Amino acid sequence: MEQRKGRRLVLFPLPFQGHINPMLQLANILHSKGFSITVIHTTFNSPDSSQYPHLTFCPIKGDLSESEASISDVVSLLVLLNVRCSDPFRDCLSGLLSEASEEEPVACLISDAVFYFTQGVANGLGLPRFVLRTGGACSFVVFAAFPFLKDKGYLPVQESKLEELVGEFPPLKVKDLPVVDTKKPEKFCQLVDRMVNETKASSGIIWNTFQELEESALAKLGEELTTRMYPIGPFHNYCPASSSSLLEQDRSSIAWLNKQEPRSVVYVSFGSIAAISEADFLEIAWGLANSKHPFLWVVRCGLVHGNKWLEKLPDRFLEDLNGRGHIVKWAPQLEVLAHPAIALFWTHSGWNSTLESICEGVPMMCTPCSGDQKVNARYVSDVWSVGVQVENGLERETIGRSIRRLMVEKEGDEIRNRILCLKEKASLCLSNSGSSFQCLDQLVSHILSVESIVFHSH
Ligand SMILES: O=c1ccn([C@@H]2O[C@H](COP(=O)(O)OP(=O)(O)O[C@H]3O[C@H](CO)[C@@H](O)[C@H](O)[C@H]3O)[C@@H](O)[C@H]2O)c(=O)[nH]1
Repeated sequence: MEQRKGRRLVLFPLPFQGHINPMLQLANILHSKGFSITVIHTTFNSPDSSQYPHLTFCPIKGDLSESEASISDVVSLLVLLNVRCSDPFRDCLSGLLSEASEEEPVACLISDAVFYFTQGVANGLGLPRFVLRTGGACSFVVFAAFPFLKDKGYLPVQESKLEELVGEFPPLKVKDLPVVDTKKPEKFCQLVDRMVNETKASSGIIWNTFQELEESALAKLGEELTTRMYPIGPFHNYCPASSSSLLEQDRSSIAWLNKQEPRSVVYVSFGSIAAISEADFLEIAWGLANSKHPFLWVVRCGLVHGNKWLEKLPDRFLEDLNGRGHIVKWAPQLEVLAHPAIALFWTHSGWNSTLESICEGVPMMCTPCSGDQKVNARYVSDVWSVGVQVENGLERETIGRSIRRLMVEKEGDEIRNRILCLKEKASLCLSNSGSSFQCLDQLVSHILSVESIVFHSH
C-alpha cells in the first residue's frame, strides 16, 4: 500500500455485473495507490458494500422503479438509466464536493463510458471526468466508426451481406459489427454516438486491457482521439478475488471440479445478461452431453427466454450423465477458470470473460450474442487465434465438432500454446517495468495534476 495521497476519487459504475466488477477492481487498484474512494451507485443492482470496508458507498435515490428495472430491451434500459440518474447523481456529487474536506479534496470523477450524461454533470461542477471503458479497445474502434460505417452502407446491417468483409476493419465481417438486437436501432446508434463523443470529451480513458493485447486498436484510437489513454489492465490480476458478485456464487462448482481429471472439463457460461432461445438451450445441452467430456454449465435464472431455470431440460438429463455434467446458477468464475481441471471455456465473449480466460490460459469456444461480444469473438478466433467460433447457429453437431477441434485435434494444442503466451504477457505487463504498471503510474500523475485546477476553482 502506497502513502495516502490526500485526494478522494468519486467512482460511478454502470449497474450491471460486467461493468460493476471492473469498476470495483479499479477502485481497489486506485485505493492501493493511496487515493480515498467514494463509489456512487444506483439502488438498482447495488453492489455489496460490506465486501469493501475500505471504500465509501453513496447510493443515489430514485434511479429506476421496479417495473422500469425489468425492461428487457437493453438499449431502452441504458437510455432510461442515463435520464433517471441525471438529477440524483448531480445532487449526490455536488453534495460530496461541498462536504469534502480541505485536507482531502475530490480530484476527479471516474464513470462508466455508457453513463454518457456524467460528462455534462462533471463539466457543470468544474470537476474533471475520467472514463472507464469496460469493453476492449478493438470494439471501441468500431463503435467510434459508426458514422463512417453508416455512410459506407455497412450499417444498418443487411441480412444479405452478413458474410462480407468490412474492408476497413479486417478481419471483421458485417456479421461481426457490434450491433444489439433491439426494437429501437436508431436509439442504439444515438447511444453509441453519445458514449463515444462524451468519452472523447473526457480528461482520460482508462482501459481494462493491456498494450500487448490490443496494440493496433489502441494505436488507431491514439491517432483518432486527443484524449489520453491508460490501458492498465487486466484489472482482476492486481487483486486476488472478485467479491462484487450480484448473485451468490455456487461453491459446489469447485467441489465438483476437484473430482475431475486435470484439463478435462468444458466450462460453459454466457455472462450476466445474454439470453438464449429454448431451441438453442436444448442444442447446447445435447451438444455437451454427446461430446462425452465433463462439463460445468452456468445456467442463470432467466438465461432461457420465457423459462425460470431448467424446466426445459429433458427428464433425467443430468442423472443419465452419471456425474459427468454439473449445472449451477452462478459460479465463482475466476476460481473456476484457474482450476487445473478446466480445459476449455465456452463463452459469449463478454470482455471480462475474454480477459479472464486469457489470464488463465484457457482456450475459448465463442458464441457471441450481442454488441461488442461479436468483435471480441472475431479477435479471439482470427486475430489472437486463441479459440474458435461456433458460427451459423447453434446445432449439436457443430457444437460437438468445435469441442473436438479444441479438446482432441492438433489445432487445439496450437491454440493452447498461443493462449499460454498471451497469459505470460498478461502477467508481465503488471510487473515493475511492464506496460500496464507504467500506465498506471502515468494515470496517477495525471489525476494528481488535474486535481489542482479544481482545487483552486472551489
Ligand atoms: O457464473 C458466473 C458468470 C460470470 N461471472 C462474472 O461475471 C462477469 C461477466 O462479465 P462479461 O464476461 O464481460 O459478460 P457480461 O456480463 O455479458 O458483460 C457486459 O459487459 C461487458 C463489459 O463491458 C461487455 O463486454 C458485455 O458484452 C456485456 O454484456 C465476469 O467478470 C465473470 O467472471 C461470475 O462471477 N460467475
